[in-house]
Amino acid sequence: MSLAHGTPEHAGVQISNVSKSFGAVGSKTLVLDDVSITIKKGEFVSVIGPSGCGKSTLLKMIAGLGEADSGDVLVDGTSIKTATKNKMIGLVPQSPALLPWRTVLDNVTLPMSVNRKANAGRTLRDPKEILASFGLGHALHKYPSQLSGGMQQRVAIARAFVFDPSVLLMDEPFSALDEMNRDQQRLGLLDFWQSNRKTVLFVTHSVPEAIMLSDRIIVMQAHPGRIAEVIEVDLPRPRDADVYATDEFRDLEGRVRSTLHNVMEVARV
Ligand SMILES: Nc1ncnc2c1ncn2[C@@H]1O[C@H](COP(=O)(O)OP(=O)(O)OP(=O)(O)O)[C@@H](O)[C@H]1O
Repeated sequence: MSLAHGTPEHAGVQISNVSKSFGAVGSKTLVLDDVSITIKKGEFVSVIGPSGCGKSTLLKMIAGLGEADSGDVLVDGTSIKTATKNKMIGLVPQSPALLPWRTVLDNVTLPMSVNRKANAGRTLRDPKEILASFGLGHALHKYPSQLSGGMQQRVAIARAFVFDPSVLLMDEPFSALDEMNRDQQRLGLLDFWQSNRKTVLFVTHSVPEAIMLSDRIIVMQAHPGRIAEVIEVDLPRPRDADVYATDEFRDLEGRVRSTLHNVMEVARV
């Protein structure tokens, strides 16, 4: 029996045969070539691949910030247009983009107050509660300049959660942080995600980060951007820092790195 869109059967993100080119007619560059992937509801999927393989382009398309030339993207069975209108998609960019003259709490409540009419009747999360679960309960009335880079990025993640989106898109949210801080932030995100199982698509350049966080890792290749391999991360959950030292983690790391190596080799030929 075929079920209508919007049923649990279609929950998550469905990317079907998406292609995208940039450039003027006659000198177009194919950036995404027939990309298809389904991310199940509550699944954490990372995308990794060489620079320019189209990771951000794919993410932006799901966020409604760019249109595919062909193919379909659906969120919980609805079009991206409807999904963005209904705030079903949360986006965490590379830089936190906080307003410096607003406190932490005001930065997080801003999206709720900007369009009260459109938000009427929508389930919103308690910003103070979310900030507290990201370890920022003591910083509600501080200004962004009084916070470390890692704390600022946590505010940006908390902000994405206030609308309780069904899908969270993260574009290298920890890339500007040093490795120790980065690890701390990723473990914090993992903790939060483990008790709030959202559908997540997470772009990263870090192999350990992708393994630690994900249920599956999509390895992409460039020119044009395609899915080279999808690697299942069958490490048990909940996960913590001890996972890094396990043989299973190291085996997966070897597998992802060798796939990336092959992808780079193909690009050089
Ligand atoms: N708006 C645009 N106009 C023209 N070309 C674009 C545009 N956006 C992206 N591109 C090109 O598309 C290709 C893929 O870019 P994209 O940012 O998606 O790659 P990426 O995999 O996220 O790269 P990185 O890892 O370096 O962030 C690149 O060659 C880029 O120059």
